[in-house]
Amino acid sequence: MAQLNAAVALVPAAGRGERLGFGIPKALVPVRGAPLLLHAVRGLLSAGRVRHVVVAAPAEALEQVSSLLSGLPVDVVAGGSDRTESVGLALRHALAVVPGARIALVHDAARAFTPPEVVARVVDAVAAGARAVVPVLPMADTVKLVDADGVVLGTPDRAALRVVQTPQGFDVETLVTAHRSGLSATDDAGLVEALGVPVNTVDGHPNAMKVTTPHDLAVAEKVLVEGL
Ligand SMILES: Nc1ccn([C@@H]2O[C@H](COP(=O)(O)OP(=O)(O)OP(=O)(O)O)[C@@H](O)[C@H]2O)c(=O)n1
Ligand SMILES: C[C@](O)(CO)[C@H](O)COP(=O)(O)O
Repeated sequence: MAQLNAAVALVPAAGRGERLGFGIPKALVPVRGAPLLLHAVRGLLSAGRVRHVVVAAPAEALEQVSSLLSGLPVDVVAGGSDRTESVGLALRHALAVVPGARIALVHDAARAFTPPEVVARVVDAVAAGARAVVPVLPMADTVKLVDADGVVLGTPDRAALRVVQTPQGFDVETLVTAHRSGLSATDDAGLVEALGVPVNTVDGHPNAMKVTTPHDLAVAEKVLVEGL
């Protein structure tokens, strides 16, 4: 693996999975015999661009997650109260264990079936000089802006909208600065945007969908793991 393109990957996996409703952390929900987190980590490593992974796991499942990932180049730390905090904790650990890393990926455990080519596109774009890169897809639906009562305020131009996926890629300094801001955001690129740093896009993939609801899990069971 070319050192220049070797990234460290941070995997926030400490969410509760309330919307999935399994009663266990979503990262541990099995799809065809393997937990989502294992699918996600295997996918990252199979791209040939990631040298080390740091997983932020639910505090009460640290041992279970460590045992699940044993034998892989993975460290497991306790996650935080929201996604931003979980990524920050994983990032702090990564800086200590992989001090020379130049490229960091942040990848949801819930996007467990992201094709390796998406991982490669993101890492390669950062290696080529971008400070922040997100994989995106065009919007298939018309989107409405609504007020608190659900009344439509407007219709943004769909041509300028994108659905954003993970892994998101950063040069390490940019990600560290973004997380030091103390802000919270639904994705890491949002923190970088707040710094005024440009965020580039590459093509995402439908299989990089986030497993959020029981419907998503059914899609993953039926469609996404075929061929794995
Ligand atoms: N405190 C948190 C919350 C979320 N995540 C992670 O962030 C990713 C995206 O979050 P989401 O898919 O919304 O997961 P949950 O927070 O588990 O979902 P829900 O809101 O349904 O509980 C997931 O991999 C999740 O494990 C995390 O590491 N730490
Ligand atoms: C990071 C993310 O997956 C990009 O689409 C998304 O923002 C996570 O959002 P969530 O509400 O925490 O699932």
